[in-house]
Amino acid sequence: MTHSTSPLLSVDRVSLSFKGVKAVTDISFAVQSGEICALIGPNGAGKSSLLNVINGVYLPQEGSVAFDNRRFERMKPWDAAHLGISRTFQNIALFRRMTVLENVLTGRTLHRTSGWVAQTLGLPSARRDVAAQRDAAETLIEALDLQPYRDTVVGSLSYGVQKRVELARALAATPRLLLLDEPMAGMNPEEKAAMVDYIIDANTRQGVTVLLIEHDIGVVMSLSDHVVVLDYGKKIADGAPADVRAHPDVIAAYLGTRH
Ligand SMILES: Nc1ncnc2c1ncn2[C@@H]1O[C@H](COP(=O)(O)OP(=O)(O)OP(=O)(O)O)[C@@H](O)[C@H]1O
Repeated sequence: MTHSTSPLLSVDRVSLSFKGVKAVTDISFAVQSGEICALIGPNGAGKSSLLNVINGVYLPQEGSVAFDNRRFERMKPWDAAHLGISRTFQNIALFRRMTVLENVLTGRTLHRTSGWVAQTLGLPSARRDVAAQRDAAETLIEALDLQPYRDTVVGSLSYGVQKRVELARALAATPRLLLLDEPMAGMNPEEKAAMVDYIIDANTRQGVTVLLIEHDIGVVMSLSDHVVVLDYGKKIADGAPADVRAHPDVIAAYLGTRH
């Protein structure tokens, strides 16, 4: 894909610790607009912590995050959502008692143009708004092959389908940057292959820039334009997938021991 000259996301010298335990130390990297970037590393390397810094859940003790040329020393989740940063979670965070359609509709919250009073009164503008949000949700349900489960309560669905619903909800926000925390975890090979296709489709057709955490190196190599490797909270490699895979520190720290 074509890249603009300045990165969409820039993480600059970020350090985060929890009561003296260093989760990430002096991490810098950039994600270009339009790319799929993978963040990899052994368990406890600091990957999820870094995603939580990027979307404002954790405030780093040092460093900053810049998004679309705006620098944030104190990014808040609200800022991140309004800037167009959307995410999924390692442990699925859906409304288990709501249907697939209802869950995907929650991703449209920031796009609603009418309040509950207008909707309760059934004003024409509110009816148009509700119809527009529903159309957007239905389009995603179709794109992610979720029609068979549209009216099914999420808690009764298989793990793999729930992961897909979570992706649909994140995409419903029409993000510019999508943060995916282990989107393929716990999936069988067919489900993984389908998820890879859905992510590529979101990237190429919707133009969504993707930063994902993934442990399956085969998936990382086939999906990513760019790979950043963490180990014990430090960055040990950053570059094209083939270069990173051949890096001796990466082989020693991660690939060599786990795959
Ligand atoms: N909320 C927290 N409170 C205390 N320590 C934490 C917290 N979150 C993460 N840590 C610690 O920070 C370090 C990095 O954890 P993190 O979950 O970011 O790693 P990870 O690379 O995402 O691991 P995994 O692949 O197992 O999910 C670990 O030592 C972890 O125990």
